[in-house]
Amino acid sequence: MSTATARLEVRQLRVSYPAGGGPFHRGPDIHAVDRLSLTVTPGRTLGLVGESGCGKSTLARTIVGLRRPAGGEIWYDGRRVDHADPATRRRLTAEIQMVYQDPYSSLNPRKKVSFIVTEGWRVHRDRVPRHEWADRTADLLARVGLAAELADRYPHQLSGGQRQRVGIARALALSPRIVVCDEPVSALDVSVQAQTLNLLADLREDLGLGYLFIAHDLSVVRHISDDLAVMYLGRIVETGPAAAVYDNPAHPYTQALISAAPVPRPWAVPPRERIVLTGEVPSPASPPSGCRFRTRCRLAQPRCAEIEPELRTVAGREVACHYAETSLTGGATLDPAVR
Ligand SMILES: Nc1ncnc2c1ncn2[C@@H]1O[C@H](COP(=O)(O)OP(=O)(O)OP(=O)(O)O)[C@@H](O)[C@H]1O
Repeated sequence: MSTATARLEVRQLRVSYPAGGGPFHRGPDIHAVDRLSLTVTPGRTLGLVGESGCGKSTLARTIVGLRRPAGGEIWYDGRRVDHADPATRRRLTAEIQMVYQDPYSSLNPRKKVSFIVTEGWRVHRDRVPRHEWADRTADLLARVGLAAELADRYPHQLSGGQRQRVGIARALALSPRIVVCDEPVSALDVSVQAQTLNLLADLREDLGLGYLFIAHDLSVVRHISDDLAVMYLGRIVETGPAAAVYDNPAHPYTQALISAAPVPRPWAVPPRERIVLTGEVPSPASPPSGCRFRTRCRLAQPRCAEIEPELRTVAGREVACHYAETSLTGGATLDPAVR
């Protein structure tokens, strides 16, 4: 398989949950992910950010095959994954692994580390011969910076950082090309977050992995990402090279997220205007008409309620906003009354 083709492509993906409601009334389905497209390439990191509830975890779980999409396509290495027969799907998704947010709940508390790390080999029986498991487990643990003796421990005997390293070792066991990291450091102590991020960055370099790196904290993704995608209510509103999106955001939502992100060395950068987002994130069961962000947008115009903006190229990135050019200049060309 060539690195050039072993990429993950998500096209117009839609993932729904059945609506709530009473016995006589069923509401509309919740489209937690709605017509979303992205590409993850081996050796590169795509950072995905958005507020809680925007559909990040739903997207992650669908990509690794834990949920079935309601629409759209998932391709890996030039093969359609979501419509493949079960055996092919299993083989393809073995190369797309996930590191979970919570290293406490994602590891089976009743199993030793040696069992957890070898889970994938039990499912994909042809991958690693049984007599190699002990040595290969020690290799995997060494790769993530853990001593071989930890193979005999249970998760509760490990620190949070060690548990997340076990989760990473488990994800690496099947030699994936793509790893979906769903908020991999947000449940860890601040003191071990940087070590875990450095480990993930080293593994990407050494193994040529492609990451979809999900986080709500922009300052975390900025430094690990080559490209950034910003998600709002199930859709991507801005995506492009990390430097362009982070240093000069074009979508009013990206601007608000970045203005609210903590700055590691505030004295070293020019102060940014803080944009306070007002109002709640609308429910994906009944998203606003037109632009989904318009109910919280400082630049919203009547047109925004009528026509949903599609992603289009503006200043070297893709942005879904009718007024992206205006937004890039700080909104200075709009009537202040509507800002
Ligand atoms: N099992 C479910 N049944 C119904 N609705 C769900 C279910 N899981 C998630 N949702 C809804 O789908 C939307 C997206 O949820 P999701 O957990 O994917 O978002 P998220 O961005 O990962 O949030 P967080 O960062 O809090 O995990 C939310 O509106 C959520 O309420």
